[in-house]
Amino acid sequence: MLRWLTAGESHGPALVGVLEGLPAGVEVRTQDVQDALARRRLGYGRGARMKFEQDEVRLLGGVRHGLSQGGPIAIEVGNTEWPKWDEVMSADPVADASVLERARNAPLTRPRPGHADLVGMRKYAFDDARPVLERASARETATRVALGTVAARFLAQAAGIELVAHVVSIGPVAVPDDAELPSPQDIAALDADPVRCFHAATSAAMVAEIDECHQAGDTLGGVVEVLAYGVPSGLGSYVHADRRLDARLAGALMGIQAIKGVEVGDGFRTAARRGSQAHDEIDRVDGRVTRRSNRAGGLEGGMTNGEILRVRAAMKPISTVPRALATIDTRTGEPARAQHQRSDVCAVPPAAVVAEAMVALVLADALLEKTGGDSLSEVRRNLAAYLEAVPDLLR
Ligand SMILES: Cc1cc2nc3c(=O)[nH]c(=O)nc-3n(C[C@H](O)[C@H](O)[C@H](O)COP(=O)(O)O)c2cc1C
Ligand SMILES: C=C(O[C@@H]1CC(C(=O)O)=C[C@@H](OP(=O)(O)O)[C@H]1O)C(=O)O
Repeated sequence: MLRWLTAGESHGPALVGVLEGLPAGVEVRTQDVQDALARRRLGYGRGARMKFEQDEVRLLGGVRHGLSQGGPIAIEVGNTEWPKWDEVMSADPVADASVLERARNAPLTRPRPGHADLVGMRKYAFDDARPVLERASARETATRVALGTVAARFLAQAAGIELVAHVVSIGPVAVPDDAELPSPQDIAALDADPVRCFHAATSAAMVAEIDECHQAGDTLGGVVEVLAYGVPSGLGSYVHADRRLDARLAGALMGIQAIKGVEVGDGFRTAARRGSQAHDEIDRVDGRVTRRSNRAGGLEGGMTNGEILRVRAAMKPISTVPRALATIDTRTGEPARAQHQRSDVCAVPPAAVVAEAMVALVLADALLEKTGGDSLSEVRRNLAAYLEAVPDLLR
């Protein structure tokens, strides 16, 4: 079983992630994590913070000389913004109480509709939204991407599984349904695209939409898609609800800040079709079982079926709207405009990178569940033995 946890606040000194259950012998380098975090920082429409903050990565435990050791892997992602926030976010009480009078420390009492502020204050008994937004913030997804990178390294080395994440819509601008899917060879092109979109004309229209929205003082959401190539058939199970891989992927994707919908394969579009147009007919070509389409997105009965795994996640527009929305001031109960200092206009491209990390973590867990194994070589042996035992007529 693969387990993970993250800790840390958006403006604290660092975020920390721990991944437990990874076999020994997986090649992982600090640079792998650094590269993945650099990809998470890309994306047209992000706010000022992404321009000046660096992600400082340290592998604190579980990796020696570039190889996982079988123990928990701990990764620190330092917030380089921290020096500006050391008083506001000090773990210990600040000696000089007058610093709390300064502007940056002022209590946040105008909760943003759509963010966690109001309910978080109510639930945790705060009279200031600061502690709520510090932990609710998607800054935390930097640690998920760090842990997901390790999971992805494992998937590639154990089973040759490769993941690709791209943006399929921003606001009303969407990639055509019949557009070509990006493959692992296209990752550099996706990284180079301002909105991580594989369809050039749509990408340009997305950038224009972000510009227009920015000028209007507004924000945007969109839809991302994660593809997994080379996934062996038989991960997950139909035997119980919580073992269904589609349910586990949906839960993991919904756990990302601002994700409000998940689609497996053609998902909601399938609901509008007749059965004859909704499923993937089975054939036998050159002695191998094949499919005539992949509408199911590589998942049937809660299990991978050997086709490309394809899942989508819908992100709502950023809730810190520059043309601030109506709220109340929680000190007085009087009408007010929601707090706004700075924010992303659109964070759909980084959300794709985060979604990829979440899929990597779920798939790594499912692969280990199928194969067991304490070392990479044992996982490979067990996987090969399972695949070898599949009868010829089912292959
Ligand atoms: C990569 C990423 C960046 C985000 N950036 C912002 C932001 O700059 N401002 C903001 O208000 N929300 C941002 N969000 C969304 C909030 O974190 C999220 O809406 C909030 O935590 C409330 O959770 P909910 O939307 O899931 O209900 C971002 C989300 C992601 C995934
Ligand atoms: C810092 C990141 O995203 C942040 C996510 C976020 C939110 O409310 O979720 C709000 C913004 O934070 P700030 O108000 O400090 O600028 C984003 O910049 C990041 O992704 O690394």
